[in-house]
Amino acid sequence: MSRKQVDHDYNLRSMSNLMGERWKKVSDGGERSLIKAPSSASLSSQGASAATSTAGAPAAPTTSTGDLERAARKQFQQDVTPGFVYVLAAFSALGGFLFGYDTGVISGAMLLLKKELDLSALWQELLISSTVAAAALSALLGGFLNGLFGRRVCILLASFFFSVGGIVLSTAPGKEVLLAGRLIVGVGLGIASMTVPVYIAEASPPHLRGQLVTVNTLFITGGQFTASLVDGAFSYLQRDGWRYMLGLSVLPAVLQFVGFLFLPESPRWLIQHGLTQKARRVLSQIRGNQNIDEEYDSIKNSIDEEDSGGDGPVIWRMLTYPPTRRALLVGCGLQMFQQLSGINTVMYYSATILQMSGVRDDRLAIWLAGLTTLTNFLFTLLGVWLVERVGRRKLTLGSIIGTCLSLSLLAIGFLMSAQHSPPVTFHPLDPSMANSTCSKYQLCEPCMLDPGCGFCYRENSSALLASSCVPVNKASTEQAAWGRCSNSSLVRDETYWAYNYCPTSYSWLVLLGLVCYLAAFAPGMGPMPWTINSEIYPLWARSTGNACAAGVNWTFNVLVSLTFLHLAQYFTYYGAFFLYSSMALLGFFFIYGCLPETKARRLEEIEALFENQLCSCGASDSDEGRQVEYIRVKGSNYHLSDNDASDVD
Ligand SMILES: O[C@H]1[C@H](O)[C@@H](O)[C@H](O)[C@@H](O)[C@H]1O
Repeated sequence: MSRKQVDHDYNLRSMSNLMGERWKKVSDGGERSLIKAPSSASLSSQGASAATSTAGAPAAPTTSTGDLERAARKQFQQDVTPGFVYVLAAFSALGGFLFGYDTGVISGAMLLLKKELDLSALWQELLISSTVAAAALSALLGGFLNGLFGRRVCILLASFFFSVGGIVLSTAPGKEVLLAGRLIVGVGLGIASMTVPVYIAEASPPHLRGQLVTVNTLFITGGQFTASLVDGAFSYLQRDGWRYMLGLSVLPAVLQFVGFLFLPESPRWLIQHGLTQKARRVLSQIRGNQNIDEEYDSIKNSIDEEDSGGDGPVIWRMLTYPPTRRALLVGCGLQMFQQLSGINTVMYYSATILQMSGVRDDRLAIWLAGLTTLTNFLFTLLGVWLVERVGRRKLTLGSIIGTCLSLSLLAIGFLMSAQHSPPVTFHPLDPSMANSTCSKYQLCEPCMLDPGCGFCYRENSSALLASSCVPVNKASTEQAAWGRCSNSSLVRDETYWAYNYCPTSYSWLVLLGLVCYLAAFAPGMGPMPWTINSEIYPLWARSTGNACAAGVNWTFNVLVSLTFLHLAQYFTYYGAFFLYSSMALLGFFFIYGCLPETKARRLEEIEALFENQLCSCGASDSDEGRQVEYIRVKGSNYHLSDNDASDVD
């Protein structure tokens, strides 16, 4: 045993004598922990009962001397986190980065692609949504692959798909190959999105788990931000700029692939598959000088219990066993409400929203759209900071209330703009004499909502002159089919073409709504569905549970983003945003009633939180201040024998 370990034992031993604490040994499970409540205040009232319900065994009563307790906790936390866990989390989260990059980069690439390859609207839609649809299917398949081959192989597989997809995209001779590349990337996305959070959660120590899994979403939003910068930079390269945009994803993909050749498999998966020696080696690698026996035993015990749990496909067993059925409902519900809150509509249409606020230059709008992704990224960082401080439940609840209110603000902004919509004052004659519906509109609002029309106007010191509603050019929505706002027109000075938006003086309200929305959504509703899903299922159901939840996320992602324009057409923009806001309100009630707090619990304990009837979690709020810490008694490692009880006094 090393000198450091001996000192560490000695310190804890003398502290325990001083504090009058008792070591606890659970004889059958071999658990060697000191279970105690975190603060002296909570100790007197809650400590004993908290420890009882969390560990499933009665805890020793503890008296506390604050300083010693703090010192013990500090030492415990320093010891508990070897740098290797961070390296492992960072390499895994590259999967999140690619998720964000590949979904984000396409909007900028599309601006160039549609001109260079002369893409029809159908092909544009195909190239955008094929990836998300492929991700939805492969996320579901990923559950099966995860159980069979392990998390590490699945992450390797995902980075392989990302690399091949990136190469195919950047070298594509035409739109058909582009579609194939987007499908390949989608397969990688689905597998990565369900595997990475599980892998990080299984490798992290409980007190850091929330933070490290949330880092994955930070990488997603970081990927989206990087994509918008790359889009901005390469938009100056009119020929082949899209090849660089789409191809650059190969770099992080290859980095992740090479990194994962050297990173270990999740110890939980190894134990589940009987590879116990290997699992012990990995556990000792990721726990540094901690005693891994306790963790090993508790994983092993929960697997043994689960093995006697029945036959049939995992999804069937999940649905017929009430705690996992409830966990699955909560996990999928969270992912559904994340997407129904309209995040991807806001991300996708931020350029339009910016145009409404008066930004007319396309390139400037692309750069400013980067500000949206930056805001999303920065506020996700706030989430990483908050998750272990306020807990998952409070963070998600606070976030969804803010999301609901700011969606209403956005909707009010759109409503005000619609109510003060500029009138059509000029009716030019269609040179082809075709009977277009555009000439019937008297206001900009209905004209803008008709996908076949756009608003052409002149602006003179903030007053609108000679405004007309004319058909859009079928080949490019950036100009009118004919007249002053068409490409062939010579008079474009101070004459503007607004497609999909109306000039308005209420744009500040919309912008304010947008910023508030991202500030509220990004710390909680963005990352928490992923984080919570990675921890609420028992090991036997974890891959399948995460696969279903990720599948639900991608399915609602494609549903919401594909229906937005139709929704706006039938219900107007403000109608669409009021609808998202009411979805967020529904989500609030769902989360309030059904989501228990999982902070600081060990993965093996979380199943017990779903034993009560679904949607009775609001009642367990009183548990939230409680925190149970496990202090390892000795810094021994896997090379000690399994039944080495000598390290417990
Ligand atoms: O958690 C992420 C994140 O919030 C992203 O910004 C969003 O684009 C994804 O759809 C979502 O799953």
